[in-house]
Parts: sequence; C-alpha cells; structure tokens
Amino acid sequence: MAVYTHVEPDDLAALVAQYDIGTVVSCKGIAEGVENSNFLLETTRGRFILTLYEKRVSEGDLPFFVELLDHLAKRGCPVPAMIRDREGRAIQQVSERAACIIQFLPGISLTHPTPGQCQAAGAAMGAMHRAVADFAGARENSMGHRHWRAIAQGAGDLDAVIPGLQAIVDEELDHLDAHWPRDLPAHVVHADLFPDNVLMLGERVTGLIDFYFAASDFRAYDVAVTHASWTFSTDGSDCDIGRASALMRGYAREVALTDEEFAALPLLARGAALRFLLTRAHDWIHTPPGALVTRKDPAPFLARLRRYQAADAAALFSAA
Ligand SMILES: Nc1ncnc2c1ncn2[C@@H]1O[C@H](COP(=O)(O)OP(=O)(O)OP(=O)(O)O)[C@@H](O)[C@H]1O
Ligand SMILES: N[C@@H](CCO)C(=O)O
Repeated sequence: MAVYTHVEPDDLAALVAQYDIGTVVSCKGIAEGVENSNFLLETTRGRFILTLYEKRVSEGDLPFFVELLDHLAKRGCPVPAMIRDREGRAIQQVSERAACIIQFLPGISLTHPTPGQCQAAGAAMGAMHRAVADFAGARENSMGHRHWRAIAQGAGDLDAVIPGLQAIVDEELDHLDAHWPRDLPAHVVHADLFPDNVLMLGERVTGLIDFYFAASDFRAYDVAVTHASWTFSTDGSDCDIGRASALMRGYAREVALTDEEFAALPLLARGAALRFLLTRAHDWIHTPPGALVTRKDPAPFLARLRRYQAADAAALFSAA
C-alpha cells in the first residue's frame, strides 16, 4: 500500500471544504502504487482520488502535469480531471506535501492482460501520442537516458540487491551511451504506462492515469516502456509474442512508426528495462521502514534486460 504520508482528519475536512465536492464520508489508503501517497476519498457528492506527491515528483512540475491532463482531456483521451477548488486551484498543500484531488475513473488495473487488452492499451497509447503531438509544454525526462548513470550512482549498493548487478549496470550504461539514438520523433510521452496505470473494463480502456513521469522523449521509448511492462511473464524471463504483437498492432492503428524507430526499439527497450531495474533497486534499498508500501522486485527487470540484449530481440516488436 503506498501511503508514505498521513492526513489528519481536520486537515482533510479543511481541504475538502475549499471545493464544491460535498463533505468527507471516508478516506482510505490505496493498496497499489509505490511512488505517491494515494487515497480513495468519498464525499457526499462522489468518489475522488487524493494524491500527495512524494520524492520523485517535484512540486514545480505539477502545473505541467495539470496542463497536460487538461490538454489530453480536451482531445478526448480518458484521463482524470484535476478538480479545481472554488478559486480555480488544482494544486494544494496537505501534511507538508503538494496534493491534488483528482477525478475517480472506473475500471480495473490489470495484472495479467490478455492479447485483446494489450491491443487496446497499444491503441490508447497511440491515440494519446496523437493527441499530445500539438501540446506546447515540455519537460526534461528526469528518469530518462541522460540521468540513468546518476540514478545508478545514487541507488546504493546494487550488489546487495542482486549479486553482480553493479557490473551489469555499468556495462549496460556504457552500451546505451554509445548507441542511444539522437534523432527520433519526440514529444511529451507518458514514460510509465504499465498495466497498473491503465484502467480497463473488459477490453475497453476507461482510464490512463499516473502521468507524473510524463516528459519529453522519443515516442518509441514510450512504446518500449509499455512493451517491457505488458508483454512479459511475472518473473520477466519470457516475452509473450501474442501479447507483444497485439500491443504493437494496437499502436500501429494510431501511429505508424518509422523504420528508424523500429530499428531502435530493442535498444530503447534495454534502456526502459534498465530504468525500472535501477529505480526498483534504489527503492529496495531506501524505502522507509514505516511506509505502507509493497516494494517492487527489481529482478524481473534484469530478466527483461537480458531478453532485450539477445540477438533476436527485434522479433519481439513485430506486429504480425
Ligand atoms: N483517477 C483515478 N481513478 C481511479 N483509480 C485511480 C485513479 N488514480 C489512481 N487510482 C488508483 O490508485 C492506484 C495508485 O495510483 P498511481 O498509479 O497513480 O500511484 P503511484 O504511486 O504513482 O503508482 P506507480 O507505482 O504506478 O508509479 C492505481 O493503481 C489505481 O488503482
Ligand atoms: N511503474 C514503476 C514504478 C514507477 O517508477 C515500476 O513498476 O517499477
């Protein structure tokens, strides 16, 4: 359960009183996620999500995320609205954290998506990419390629997490630095579109959520992140070709990747696997003992990295 910061009942009542959303009925910590503190807030007028932003989200970036969600909502993407208070403010302060009250969207976060659901997720990502293409905002990807070496250095004793991990990471960083593409189509991307950030009912996408890593990067990097998170077995050793091709087919319905992007996908996916391996390893070491959070295992992303390093990795990105 990701609750790092608690909210006193009086503070919650005072916060909710600033909005036209009724009065508090209940507020419960949400049993998913690792990044922010999230609560299911019920008021006399309905359900909302209360998010308190934690270590990886900087308060200065919140206006960018609010503008991005407004932009995507206007273009028909199923993203949650950031609720405004009576003064028109979306961003508040609670328990010494920046906080927002967010529209609750229906749907279920999947743990074992079917090929049909992968196809729907790919199409929803493609539609989101089309919608974001004329978004004027930009944000450096603080979790992107340029920052991985610093993230690795700040993670702590990687060998204590997985024996030999430091050497594997060092070698991979050198490889990625030497081969990372310079010039592929880029715009703001989600950069963390895992199954738990897509709400679905059956094969219908009802919500794309958790845009707090959204940043300017290659659109094909977003495809790589989603490939890495939707198409593998739980331990990360097997890529399910049925799910992978469905994801790529869904995306291709909305966006035609160039030959250069296709050629770059295995490398971009190595980068994506390394990004999540590193942040999970960091959190494995640094998660505060009192936090109500289930740490995520880094090892399945090392297994994915190994799979993407294999000579035949390009075949994992075929839509056929
Ligand atoms: N707008 C929403 N509508 C419905 N449920 C939501 C909404 N936002 C968040 N949730 C629920 O809260 C959970 C945690 O939210 P979120 O993914 O934003 O947290 P996080 O800590 O940032 O997670 P992550 O580890 O994926 O970065 C989601 O998996 C979902 O179940
Ligand atoms: N989606 C990420 C958490 C966000 O950094 C993970 O599963 O590791």
